[in-house]
Amino acid sequence: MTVSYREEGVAEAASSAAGRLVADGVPARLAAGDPTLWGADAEAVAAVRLGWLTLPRTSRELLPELGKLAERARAEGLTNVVLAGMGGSSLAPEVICATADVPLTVLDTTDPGQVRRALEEPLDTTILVVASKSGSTVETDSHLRVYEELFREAGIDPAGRIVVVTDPGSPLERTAVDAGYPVVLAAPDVGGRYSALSAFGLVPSALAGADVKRLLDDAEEVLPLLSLDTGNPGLDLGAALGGAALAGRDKLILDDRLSSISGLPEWIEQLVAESTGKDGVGILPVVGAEPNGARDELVVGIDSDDGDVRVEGPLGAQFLIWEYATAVAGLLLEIDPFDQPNVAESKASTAALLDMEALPLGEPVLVDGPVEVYGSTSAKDLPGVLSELLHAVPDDGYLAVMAYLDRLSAFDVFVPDGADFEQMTDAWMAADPATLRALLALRTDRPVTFGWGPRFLHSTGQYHKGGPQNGVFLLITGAVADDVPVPGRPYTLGELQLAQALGDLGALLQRGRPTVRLHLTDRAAGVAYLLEAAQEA
Ligand SMILES: O=P(O)(O)OC[C@H]1O[C@H](O)[C@H](O)[C@@H](O)[C@@H]1O
Repeated sequence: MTVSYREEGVAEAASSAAGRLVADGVPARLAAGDPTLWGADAEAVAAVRLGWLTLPRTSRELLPELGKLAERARAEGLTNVVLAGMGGSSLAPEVICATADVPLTVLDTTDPGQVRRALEEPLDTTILVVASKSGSTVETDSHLRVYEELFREAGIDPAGRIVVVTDPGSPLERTAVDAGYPVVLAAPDVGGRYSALSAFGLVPSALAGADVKRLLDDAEEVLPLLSLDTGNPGLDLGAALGGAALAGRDKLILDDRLSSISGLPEWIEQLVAESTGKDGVGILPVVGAEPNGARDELVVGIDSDDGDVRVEGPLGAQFLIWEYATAVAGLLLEIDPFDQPNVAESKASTAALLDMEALPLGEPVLVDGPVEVYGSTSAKDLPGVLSELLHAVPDDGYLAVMAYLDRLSAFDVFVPDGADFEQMTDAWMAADPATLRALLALRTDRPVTFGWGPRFLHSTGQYHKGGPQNGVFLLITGAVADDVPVPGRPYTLGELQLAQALGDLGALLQRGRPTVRLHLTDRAAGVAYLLEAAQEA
């Protein structure tokens, strides 16, 4: 595992930051699990959040149990592994399984269309992992309810098909024990986004067929380095992230194009954004962006020759090093890297909205083709709305696109027979809402981020509300053709998704940030129209 600096300014900022950390005895204190490092206000939380530092060793206890679970699933032909979990409870297994090239369906959405895709997979081979540290996350609770009913309706005993991962004493543990579901208890002294090497990362990955022991071996190899003052890759990366951010380079571009690890930037995005984005400061990861030489950008190359900083190593070690670096960057930024004070705001307003008789949708200020525009704008058409938003981004700010849509819908697009891979990719990109990020990025020199709702609420959502108040926000929602009821709840997934969008919108508007919501009255046509408008903006 190596971390190296490839740019002079970053090397200087990092070595001055590392010098301060070493003078304070940080590596030794962190290795010893000292909870006083982040100050008095953070001490109580840190005291119960440093377990990730020893997971490469302590998680080994889980291996026999995981082996049995995986063996049983294989023996029963349960090869369709579905994981219901948000944020820290699904982002790591997604990377682990994609990198190991084993199939895992991740449900971290309330989009009815996307959930239906999972529900249409053959039920007779399905095993569902329900993962939630708190045991009270509304999306995960909804997925559990939907699957329980589906299994029962098919005459399948859910107890043979559902595995629960949660903290000891959570409401989900109680539900699971009552229902007879196998429960794997997670280490309670590890926060959600630091839980990659805990039961949250390992259970679904082992069931899907990934080599989780190897992951722990790779992480354990770097463990002894983490107490060192020099040659400590966690300290070197943390000093670079924090030192650069203090010097104004607080937008983090992650270049993983040459890495054999698949999708690590999305996991890093949650870890860094949710850990550092608070008290008006923070580091904003910009996933999928090309470096453009902006003065506030720091480029980290993962297994790549490019970038201001280069981080090389296997996945297990990457998880541990990035967690350590984030905790250290938090120290330098003088924030508590283990809490997420603003995530609860959107949750509370969503809950309040769901209690209302009808969702307060308001009236569109403009309708352009299949796209309704809500919010304040003086533009006359959709390209005008987008261009107004781009112009509203401050010199040190960013534009965040948040799409409460089906992440897989682009694959529904018609691809003519005989199309080659390039033609297929072009067709998918032209139907993918995520293409909007790259199109808008061409029209501004400021960073443009893209998040799928509600997934991003458990990640960059904290940064949007708690970080520097220089964001401009574009929310996208869409009409629901075939909704999914949530058994035992008065709402459908579609209603929940819309309430989540409106709840977060309210939290952003309260801060006076420029925010517009686009509603696609026809999703496929709306996406195509929007992408065209972005090219004219
Ligand atoms: O694992 P859970 O308790 O269901 O939490 C899932 C996610 O929810 C919250 O939004 C937290 O901010 C995330 O850090 C966490 O990963």
